[in-house]
Amino acid sequence: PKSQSQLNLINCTICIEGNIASGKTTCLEYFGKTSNIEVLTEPVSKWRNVRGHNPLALMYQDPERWGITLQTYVQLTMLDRHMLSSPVRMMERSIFSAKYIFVENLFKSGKMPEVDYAVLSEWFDWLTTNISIPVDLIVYLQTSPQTCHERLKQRCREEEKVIPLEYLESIHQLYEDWLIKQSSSPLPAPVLVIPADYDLQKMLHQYEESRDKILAASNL
Ligand SMILES: Nc1ncnc2c1ncn2[C@@H]1O[C@H](COP(=O)(O)OP(=O)(O)O)[C@@H](O)[C@H]1O
Ligand SMILES: O=c1ccn([C@H]2C[C@H](O)[C@@H](COP(=O)(O)O)O2)c(=O)[nH]1
Repeated sequence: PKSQSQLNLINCTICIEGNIASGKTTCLEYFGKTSNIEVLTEPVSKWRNVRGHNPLALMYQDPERWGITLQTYVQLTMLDRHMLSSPVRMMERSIFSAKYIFVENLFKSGKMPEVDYAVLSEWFDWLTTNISIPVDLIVYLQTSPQTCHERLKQRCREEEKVIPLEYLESIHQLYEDWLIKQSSSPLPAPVLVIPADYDLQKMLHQYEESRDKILAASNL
């Protein structure tokens, strides 16, 4: 027979959100190793290779031209992630942050034509109106843009070498407005904030301390 805590975890989706290189994958790997949760990392490898093309690299090279191409594919692949059926899963980002953070950033910075933004928004509104995409908890790894810049350089993903600190500052501000001020876009779930500027050891300690709150998500 299942224990109460196992019963509580049925059909629960936890999304790990945060700036680029804030430590989301590292957090997911930790919970993947230390619990029975199914972990779904972001489909970045797909964004770097769709039938031999690299829309992530194209977007960083020329956002005005390729932003919509990348974000259309991100939206599809994130929807696919949300549709995978597993009782308890922790996923990296969401279809919501793709729209509320990255599409919004391209548009607000003048790097996405209004017509591209309108088409993406129509797609997003249709999908979220007609398809149930439940999220039970958002875990926000809150970092300073400077920390992410350091970690980004250390990770050294080829496509991301062109990312300046200002880009991370814009993404940071959008995350803060969405998840802390709660003033920009709708929240699909309650938010648990984990300060994430600390070294790896301290972060693992933070994750341990938050484990019960995270795993109780389906009770919220
Ligand atoms: N707490 C930490 N302190 C220092 N470096 C970290 C920490 N967490 C992750 N890193 C490193 O920073 C880089 C980005 O981390 P990652 O987990 O890939 O972030 P994300 O998935 O959010 O982009 C990786 O090289 C990772 O090893
Ligand atoms: O909607 C999105 C989501 C992500 N990206 C970019 C940002 C980064 O370069 C990668 C994802 O990296 P993480 O290290 O997992 O943050 O993809 C985007 O442009 N649009």
